[in-house]
Amino acid sequence: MGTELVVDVKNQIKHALAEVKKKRFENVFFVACGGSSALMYPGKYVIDREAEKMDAHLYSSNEFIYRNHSKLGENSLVILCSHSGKTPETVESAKFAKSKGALTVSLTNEIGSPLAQASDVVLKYEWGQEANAFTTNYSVLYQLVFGILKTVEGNDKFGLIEESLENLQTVYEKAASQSHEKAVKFGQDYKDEKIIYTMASGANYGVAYSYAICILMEMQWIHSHAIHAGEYFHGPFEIIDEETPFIILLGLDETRHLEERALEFSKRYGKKLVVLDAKEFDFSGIKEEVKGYIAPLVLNYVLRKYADNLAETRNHPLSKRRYMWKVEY
Ligand SMILES: O=P(O)(O)OC[C@H]1O[C@](O)(CO)[C@@H](O)[C@@H]1O
Repeated sequence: MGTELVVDVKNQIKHALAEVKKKRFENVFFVACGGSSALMYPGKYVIDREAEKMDAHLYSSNEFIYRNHSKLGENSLVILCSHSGKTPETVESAKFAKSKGALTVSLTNEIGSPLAQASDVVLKYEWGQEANAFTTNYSVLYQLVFGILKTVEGNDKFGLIEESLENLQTVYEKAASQSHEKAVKFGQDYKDEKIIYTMASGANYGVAYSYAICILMEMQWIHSHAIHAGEYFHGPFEIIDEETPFIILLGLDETRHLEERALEFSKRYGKKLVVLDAKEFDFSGIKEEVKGYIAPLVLNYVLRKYADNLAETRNHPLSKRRYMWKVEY
């Protein structure tokens, strides 16, 4: 890698896995809110596909506490994420999980934050344009998840994912430059839309989810809803027409057929379709066995460029809020 790595991810993961090795885990809970929650979706997908014994569960932080899952206990590993490390319900979730005897491992950008203090193990990730993909949130989460699979069950894909993640920055840069014109056009063509839906399935669903709730609703105040491609034919497809915009993601995982089927139907009745297909990107350096898991990361990276352009043409910065962090909630 060309860039110097600020965060020593490999050492952090080594330390986390040493803690994991001390106990016998039967289940993994992914717990977070908003964008940090969306990040966890592909992590659960990986465990669902790869684990022979461990179960994976994913909850929004407050629900995690109030639902009080009957399987949460001494044999649980709870992975939390909060970018700021301050989201109160996520901090409370860490304390709650600990009180149940679970091991808590938190991902955050803020090492001294309340979440970091409340957790058994803390993994700091890098953020922003300058950060190398290997040190960012998705990469750290995947190294942790594949590391847990290796440590607990002897799964052999840890080396493959690590090597692939080391090559991810180049994949990102090529995909972003290849998509540059499309991203600019998206900003121009969709700047006046009042609603934009997003759709995906499998490992990619979390990307559609965060785009709907964080990028479009939170950061652009555009109505949106994330539709699971498998659910499309069970209600949402009634809404498609020539005027209604849909962002449709196609990944490389086992559920791609669902996304393709939804796209085919949408093409028959819709006109405003923004399609991002991971097959069109150059995945050189990514191991064949993990391409399906890496696709959402690349789609997410490219979609962020689409968001930058939309924010610019709408003259509505992605940082603009009216309620979040401003009023009580
Ligand atoms: O717990 P975190 O990751 O700091 O999240 C705080 C906020 O950031 C977002 O993920 C994106 O702004 C929101 O959805 C969330 O409320």
